[in-house]
Amino acid sequence: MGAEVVVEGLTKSFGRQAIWRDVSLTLPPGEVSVLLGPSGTGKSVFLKSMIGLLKPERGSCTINGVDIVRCSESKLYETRKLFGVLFQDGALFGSMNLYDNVAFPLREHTKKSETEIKRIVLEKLEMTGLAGADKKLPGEISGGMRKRAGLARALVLDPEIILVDEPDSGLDPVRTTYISQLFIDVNTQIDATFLIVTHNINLARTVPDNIGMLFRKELVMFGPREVLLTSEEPVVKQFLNGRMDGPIGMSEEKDSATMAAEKAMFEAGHHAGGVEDVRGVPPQMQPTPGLPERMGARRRQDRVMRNLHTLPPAAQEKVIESLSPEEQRHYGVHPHRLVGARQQPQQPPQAQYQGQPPSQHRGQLPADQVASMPQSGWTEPRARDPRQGGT
Ligand SMILES: Nc1ncnc2c1ncn2[C@@H]1O[C@H](COP(=O)(O)OP(=O)(O)OP(=O)(O)O)[C@@H](O)[C@H]1O
Repeated sequence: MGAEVVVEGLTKSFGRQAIWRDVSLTLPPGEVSVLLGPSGTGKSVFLKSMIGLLKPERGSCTINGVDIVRCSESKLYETRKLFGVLFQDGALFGSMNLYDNVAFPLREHTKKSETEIKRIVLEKLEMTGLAGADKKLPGEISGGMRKRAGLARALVLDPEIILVDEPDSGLDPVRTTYISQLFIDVNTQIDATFLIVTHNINLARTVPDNIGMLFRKELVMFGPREVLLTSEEPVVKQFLNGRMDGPIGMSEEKDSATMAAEKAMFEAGHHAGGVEDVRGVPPQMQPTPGLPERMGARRRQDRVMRNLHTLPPAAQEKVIESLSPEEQRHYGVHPHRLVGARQQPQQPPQAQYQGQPPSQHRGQLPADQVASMPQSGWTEPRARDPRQGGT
């Protein structure tokens, strides 16, 4: 199972420019999470901070008991081996064919024989749909293939955590869906923890188990996908719909005068952009038929059901609707049986979501259903030692 990543109170600035402050979230082991946010909100800076390429001033990022913000260089070196990173363009060496590109980390960081390297490289090329393309140069293949080759290379050291920066950049919508399917399939096969930074709304709505969003130099939300996808927060709704109408402006947050002037313009009939009303929680993408069950999804289901009472009611409803009748019986819940807002939902000790005003809650689970949530299916993630070797 992939490693858990616990980020607490992380704050980063460059000189006097604050990027984000007090970011706290937990990437659950083996689950797929997406980080959204308008351009320039520091998503790439967040990824770089997670692998210790940038040093936040405050806070911690703990992986297998090692805080990579404060640890020694040698610990950082060891902990970095847990990561596989897929950069926007695949970051391939243009003069090397795909085989040598994918073999590169093995030759650099391990003492494996060429026979063993060949076995691993061909396995990862096959896993990413690139069997037979090993002799091609990066310049001879499509952008989608380059990204898949970048993923193959990120997989050769058996990472526990995979960071992906804007996998859709430069790809058409169909190829973006194919690479999304690949992420789900790879997650199924190796059970690594994924964090994907993207602006692609289709991907964000259908791929991850959890979604977070950076805005106004803060993490405005992080939690199960149903929380953000049912959120009434103006910034979330505007982002999902890609409209000009809302708090996100041309470069960052709009000031109140701009907001008021634009509001008048839109009320007078000016097109705010966006062609459809994106709302709701579509079904999540599943592993390609023939692959085994995705264990991250199984663990997430138990985790979310254990904490269901801490979620906003609209999110609770969508979680319950996503369960099969057997699963609803197993967890002792029923769709469409949320009661009115007579009781306030219990607040989690450390809320992993924010921003749902109580007035927008449509109801909550009856107390008897909350009480029947099983605790037994949940396994607390166990810390494990960083690996000593390079494999
Ligand atoms: N090494 C650096 N030194 C100084 N400023 C930096 C550095 N790296 C990033 N920044 C600044 O941090 C801010 C956030 O950049 P970042 O690339 O993380 O945003 P992003 O959310 O990933 O944007 P996009 O969605 O456009 O890729 C930007 O203003 C950028 O100029």
